[in-house]
Amino acid sequence: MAKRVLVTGLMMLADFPRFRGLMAEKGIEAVEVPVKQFLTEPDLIPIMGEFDGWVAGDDRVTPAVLKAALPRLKVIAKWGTGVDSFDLPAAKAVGVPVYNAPGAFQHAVSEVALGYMLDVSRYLSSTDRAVRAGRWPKPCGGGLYKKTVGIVGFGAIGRGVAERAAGFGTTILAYDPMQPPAPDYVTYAGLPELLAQSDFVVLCCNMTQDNVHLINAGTLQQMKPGAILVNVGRGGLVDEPALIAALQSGHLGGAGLDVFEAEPLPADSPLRGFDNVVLGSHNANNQQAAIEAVHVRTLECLYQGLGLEPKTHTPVTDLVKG
Ligand SMILES: NC(=O)c1ccc[n+]([C@@H]2O[C@H](COP(=O)([O-])OP(=O)(O)OC[C@H]3O[C@@H](n4cnc5c(N)ncnc54)[C@H](O)[C@@H]3O)[C@@H](O)[C@H]2O)c1
Ligand SMILES: O=C(O)[C@H](O)COP(=O)(O)O
Repeated sequence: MAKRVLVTGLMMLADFPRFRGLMAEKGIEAVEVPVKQFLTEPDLIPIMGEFDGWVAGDDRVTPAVLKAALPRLKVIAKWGTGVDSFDLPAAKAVGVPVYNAPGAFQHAVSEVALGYMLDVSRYLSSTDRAVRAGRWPKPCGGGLYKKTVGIVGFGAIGRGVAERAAGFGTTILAYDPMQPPAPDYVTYAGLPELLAQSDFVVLCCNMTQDNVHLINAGTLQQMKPGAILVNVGRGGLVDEPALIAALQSGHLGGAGLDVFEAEPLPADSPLRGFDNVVLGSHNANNQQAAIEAVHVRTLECLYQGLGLEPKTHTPVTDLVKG
């Protein structure tokens, strides 16, 4: 009997006929669902029992969804890096391995982080808007040279930001409880010290239960007056009302945000109203080479989880303690 695989990962759905064809060559029937930002229990529970595998996006993988998927589901291949919307201990407990693509967006996302730093600190987008509107402004920006960059989360993306920022003549601080190996030009610091000294604070960490609203009214107050906040990690790292207040008061010099607490960013979000905020659409990962590599990796993980290829990748559920 052909194996059936549910595909909800948005990037794979965007090119679905191609992936349906590739999976068919492996004897897999790939099934798409109507495109939605992410799926929740009411979408998933009624259908989950019919699949051997799942190429998932940022869907809410809860114990109830996993229960509905058993006994048939053998593997979840998350398209991408972040698995914060998955209950990994629950998946491990029921024996469904979850694979992801760790570090796959190092270059793609760190390029965009530097883009936000340059844009906000040199008024590129706001000048573009002004010139299009018939004005000819001459804002004087701080730029990057001789500035201090504080990187919060020194994993793959954090390291990519450091490598690039170093080329702009910056001093680089990093905060990461795991303290991964770092180049000589990076100095680890505590979070308060990093916030107090940095002209740019760049959030590159994964989202966990412990770092929800890591950047809040209190930690924003610890940032240097005029500093710029960049978030390419996850929206939930930042308390948005507190960020909005810090922008309104002028305490922050600006922000570059690829990710938000609610995505797509609500039409009435006050963040849309600041000239010194550059907004993205959770698209920092969307760079051709990275996307193609993640397509390949995701299919490899899917095939390995279905027993169609020898195992070479380690499921992220294997890293869950207990
Ligand atoms: N904007 C995008 O398009 C995009 C694309 C890819 C990944 N991401 C997000 O970026 C995250 C990081 O990706 P990565 O490949 O660098 O992952 P990674 O696992 O290599 O690095 C994450 C690092 O963050 C650290 N960390 C966790 N909690 C922290 C905290 N409270 N303070 C400081 N550091 C903390 C971890 O110890 C780890 O070293 C992903 O988990 C994902 O959520 C966003
Ligand atoms: O975590 C990731 O890999 C990136 O944020 C983009 O992918 P996602 O939005 O599918 O998680």
